[in-house]
Amino acid sequence: MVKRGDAVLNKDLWREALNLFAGGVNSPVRAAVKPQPFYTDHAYGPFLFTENNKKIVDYVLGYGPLILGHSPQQVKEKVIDQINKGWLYGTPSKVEIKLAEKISQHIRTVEKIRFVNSGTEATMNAIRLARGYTKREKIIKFDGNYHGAHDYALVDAGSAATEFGVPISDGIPKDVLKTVLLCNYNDLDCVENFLKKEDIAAVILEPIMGNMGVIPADQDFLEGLRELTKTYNSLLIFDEVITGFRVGLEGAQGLYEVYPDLTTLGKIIGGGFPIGAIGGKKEIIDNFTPNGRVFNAGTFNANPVSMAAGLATIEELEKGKPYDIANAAAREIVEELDKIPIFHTINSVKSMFQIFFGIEEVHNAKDARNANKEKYIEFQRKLLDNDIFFPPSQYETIFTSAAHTDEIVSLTIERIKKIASEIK
Ligand SMILES: Cc1ncc(COP(=O)(O)O)c(C=O)c1O
Ligand SMILES: N[C@H](C=O)CCC(=O)O
Repeated sequence: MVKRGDAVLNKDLWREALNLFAGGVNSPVRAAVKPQPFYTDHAYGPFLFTENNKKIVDYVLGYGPLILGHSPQQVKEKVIDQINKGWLYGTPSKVEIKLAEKISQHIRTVEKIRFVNSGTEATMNAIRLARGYTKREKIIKFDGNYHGAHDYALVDAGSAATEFGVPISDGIPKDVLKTVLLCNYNDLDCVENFLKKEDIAAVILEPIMGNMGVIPADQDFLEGLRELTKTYNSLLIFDEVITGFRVGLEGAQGLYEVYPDLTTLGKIIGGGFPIGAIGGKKEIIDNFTPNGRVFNAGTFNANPVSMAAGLATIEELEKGKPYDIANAAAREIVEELDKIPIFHTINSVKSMFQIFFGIEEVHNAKDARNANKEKYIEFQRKLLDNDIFFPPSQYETIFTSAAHTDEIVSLTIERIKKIASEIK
């Protein structure tokens, strides 16, 4: 890749950032890039172009939303059209209807929807809605599942919460923690025991974990959860903030053919702009204000720019080709990694994968924590030195996009092979 300019610029920015922001960043995982984060000036297709003039192939993709790659023309045009028409109305707009219709056309469990501004808001409101609807207080979540940065989700959370050693955040009232019960992923017995004993409003999970690396649920596990939650009158919430429109138009629920009561969405449905959504059965979603008594509101809810970008993104995905390219890119890289003995376990689903060193099977968060994360980081840093950006944490997902063409994949594989020979 082209290398120009000097490194001083990044260092200066980082020094200033450390004075301005806790840990120098505004979302912790960004500080996991060592020895310091690089600063992006612009991005296009599969590339990030840094402030000190490096061109880096990006497999982080904004932590998932950018399934079409950076600044795709079709999305850009729709966003510019929308900006020309204004970007915040404080009234409903047609584009929110169109995006809602599009989502519910593909995700059959989404009969009605509420748009919010992040995945965090989506899961926070989904949990509140489940509590309001069932008139119960407790929820079950799974070790290592990440549902964003609110009080009810930061209990043995994955992603940066695990990376930075705060799986349970300080500042959460003890009484809140008591309402969140924890099970291991893929462990149905634990769930049944809690459901039998407690008044559980909902079971919430990532149907494919993407925040401890990639860990797919067992088919039996999801089917069992569906059955058990029905039996005990609890709601089943699939957190598809990552998987929604990434593993296919119908999300993970379409892939497994297991259908939840509520689905949380984010990332891809905003085409790279801030978004979150809670979708589900009419009778449940209708409990949100102003119809019902579960409060949700937001100045920026359903903001027209995110709506337009999300709609344009889904319209592109409907053509099928973007999925073909993104999935083929991941498949080809995984196939090559599989041939190299140092990469012990590679979990993958469609355009998501992660590598685990020193462990033969990764089935839950405990397994992921037992992997040799130092080795992953050594590999990730060497790759970055070679202008390929994989996530800076074992507990994130490597993503591919429709911009990861054969040429980019070949280049990536070539560099991986070179680096693999340097890792003991
Ligand atoms: C599965 C899942 N749920 C929720 C969230 C929270 O989304 P956001 O970062 O948009 O608040 C994330 C990612 O951050 C996620 O991966
Ligand atoms: N794993 C997180 C979401 O998926 C990564 C995004 C972040 O925390 O900044």
